[in-house]
Amino acid sequence: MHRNYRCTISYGKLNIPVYRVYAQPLTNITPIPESRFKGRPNTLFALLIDVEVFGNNFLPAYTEGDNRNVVATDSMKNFVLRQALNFEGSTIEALLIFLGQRFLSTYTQMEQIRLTTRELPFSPAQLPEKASTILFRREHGDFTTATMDFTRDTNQQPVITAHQCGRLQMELFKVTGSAFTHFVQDEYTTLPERMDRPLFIRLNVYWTYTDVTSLLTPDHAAYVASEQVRDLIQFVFDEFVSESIQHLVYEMGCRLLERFPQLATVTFDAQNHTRDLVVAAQEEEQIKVYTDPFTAFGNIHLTLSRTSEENQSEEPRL
Ligand SMILES: O=c1[nH]c(=O)c2[nH]c(=O)[nH]c2[nH]1
Repeated sequence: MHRNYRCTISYGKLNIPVYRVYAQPLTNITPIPESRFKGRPNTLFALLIDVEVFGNNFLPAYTEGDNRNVVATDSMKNFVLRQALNFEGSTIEALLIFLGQRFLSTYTQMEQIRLTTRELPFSPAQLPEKASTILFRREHGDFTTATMDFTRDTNQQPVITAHQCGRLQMELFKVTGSAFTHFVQDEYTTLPERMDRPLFIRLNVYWTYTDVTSLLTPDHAAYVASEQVRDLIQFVFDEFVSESIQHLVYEMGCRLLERFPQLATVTFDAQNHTRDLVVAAQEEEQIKVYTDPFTAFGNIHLTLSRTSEENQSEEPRL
């Protein structure tokens, strides 16, 4: 039987847990007024890594059951874990660049590789007199992420072809100072107009750099720490009285691009988790009780990109 289908393939390993201790501290970042963040010691550098490889060298494994070119995903996992010992950088993006480069120079079978990482956040345990330098508490709040794509240039050198950094799963509840009014009213409208609502959002924010070499240099002056992005977003949410989530994320996006000229784009995915009002105290109006809303969430998406013709960097050599 002649099977004439087009195949698009990739394979890899998901969620490789890496707990590297005593990585290089993150220092020398440029402080911003909206954040106290100045760096982190990286004593416990914990993350999950996804590896996805692309290339037609792996096609015979699918079409003919021929595994001669297949790098076992188990070996990929071992590669990541062993190489993590040799990592000398201090950011998750630097770790991806280090691993991407090593994967492509080790395995000629791999034409392209995509690496994604999600931080497993830990914070120093607070002791009465100081923060511990050896004991860390697992946190389950928002965290840093990054994705990078690598291929080889015509000289067979690894290059970055795409990147995206981010802060995921921020959950922010503002008790006053958010409105949603003057929306379309028709026979389907049951939502009351609210001049002041308790706005609870779940927010993922992503960004890209105009010149990805900002992520390659050991000097972190142009590096945007995800903690700074988180703090700037919180700063804007705290002070800005929004007319909607659309209005809010646009303001956040503009402030991020203004604060960080090295960024090319910022993208938001914001879910609306505003609670429903049950009862308000009669004597003191600001005292209220809310409960969970109907279990379907509004989703607001925004990507802001610079419009000026700034040089978009071409695939930099590693
Ligand atoms: O900020 C909001 N934007 C909307 O588009 C919307 N729709 C809705 O029901 N509530 C809200 N809130």
